Amino acid sequence: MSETPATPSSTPSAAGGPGELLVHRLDPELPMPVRGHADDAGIDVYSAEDVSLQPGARHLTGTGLAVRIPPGFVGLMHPRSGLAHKAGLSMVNTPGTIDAGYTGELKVNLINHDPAEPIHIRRGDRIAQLLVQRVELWPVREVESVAELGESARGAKGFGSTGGHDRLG
Ligand SMILES: O=c1ccn([C@H]2C[C@H](O)[C@@H](COP(=O)(O)OP(=O)(O)OP(=O)(O)O)O2)c(=O)[nH]1
Ligand SMILES: [Mg+2]
Repeated sequence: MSETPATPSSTPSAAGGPGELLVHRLDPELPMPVRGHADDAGIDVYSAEDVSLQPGARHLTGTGLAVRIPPGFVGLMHPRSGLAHKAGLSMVNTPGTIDAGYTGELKVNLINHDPAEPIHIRRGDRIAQLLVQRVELWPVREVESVAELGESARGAKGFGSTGGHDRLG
């Protein structure tokens, strides 16, 4: 693995492009992923495996999908709110970052946040949703002092500086 910092570049032999998501089913017995409604942000993806998650357990789950995110875009794998609400299912790293050019299998690191009940996922269940968004690939430039970052109304204040949660400690 190279430790050289990456700089944005056009990807050699880039396939697809803005306006079209190329999808390959590594597991052709699963359906093509689709949006629940035409205007939905996320494309629902299926589990390629049966998975049982005990409370607190996690599992890197295959989707049987490979995609081509074009340069200047990112795939973001989000949990589904219905499963989160009903069962406590989420993802360890949410949203998962799918880099432009990553053509391996999309995986979802599922976690059971329910404190008591196991969750049983079946192959073919829709477990997460993939969004595609534009990203800025700005070069990174170091400055020598915080002052060079410029003034702002917030400045260094954070972590609850605007209040609203005193009752919670
Ligand atoms: O939920 C996820 C997150 C990532 N990936 C794949 C696509 C992504 O492009 C690659 C690397 O992800 P990330 O950059 O988040 O992980 P890393 O730990 O930094 O790995 P790397 O050193 O390969 O960048 O793993 C998934 O399939 N699902
Ligand atoms: Mg990475």
